[in-house]
Amino acid sequence: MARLPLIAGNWKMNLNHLEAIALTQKIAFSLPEKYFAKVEVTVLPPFVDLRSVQTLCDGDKLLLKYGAQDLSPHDSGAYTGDVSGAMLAKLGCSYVVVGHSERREYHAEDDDLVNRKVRAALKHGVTPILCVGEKIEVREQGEHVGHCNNQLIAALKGLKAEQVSNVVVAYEPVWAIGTGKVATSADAQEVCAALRAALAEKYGAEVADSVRILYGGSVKSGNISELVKQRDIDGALVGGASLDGDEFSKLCALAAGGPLP
Ligand SMILES: O=C(CO)COP(=O)(O)O
Repeated sequence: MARLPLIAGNWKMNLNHLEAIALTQKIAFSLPEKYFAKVEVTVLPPFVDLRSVQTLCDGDKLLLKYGAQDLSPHDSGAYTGDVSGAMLAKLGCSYVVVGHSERREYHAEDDDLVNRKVRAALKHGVTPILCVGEKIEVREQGEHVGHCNNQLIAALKGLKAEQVSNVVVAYEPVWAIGTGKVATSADAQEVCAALRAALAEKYGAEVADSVRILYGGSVKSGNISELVKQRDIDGALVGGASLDGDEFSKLCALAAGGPLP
């Protein structure tokens, strides 16, 4: 099955709402419409920027999508500081990142919470981009494949096969995030293929074939082409390089097979 590549720009805790408007405009107008037939592009700004980005995307009927970096596992109520899947859905968010290693590390998110967040996203019709990935010591012990597969299966616990089809998976080795140390495309392919095999074993080949698996970790315009050439890599979750409009547009155009805008 042909899977449409997805390039997702995770802005992390960068850019206020005015800067968000400027960057969104830059990306949308750098990438002519024809590219969007070959690659899906989403920005993932901080919560406070989302309303501005939504207004811009709706008003100008942009093909660019947008989403959030986290959500609450709850629907509503006394959860100070949290944002629900229903709120994100109402704002037209297509995607939400779940289980990013920075949230696992700095907010002590465990597999159970990640699973509840995946379910909350699906319940409200927002596609979760579920992140898995190993720390350097796990890779050095040669246990990266098993580690990532375990994170994947735990995060999907209790879901039906048809729900799993609506999940995007992102393999982000922790040692490659923000370090400039990109995994080789063969290393990335190894884990992405193993994740797809784990999905096939548990949910069947059809579901496994339909799920998009992204790579994330120091992706830029210089390495995207090699990564998306890999059989099981269907795009990228991009951090640093998504904050530069020219660089991100170039990266998206290359993922679409070019030419550069
Ligand atoms: O964490 C990432 C995306 O979610 C990757 O970040 P960098 O692209 O900055 O390495």
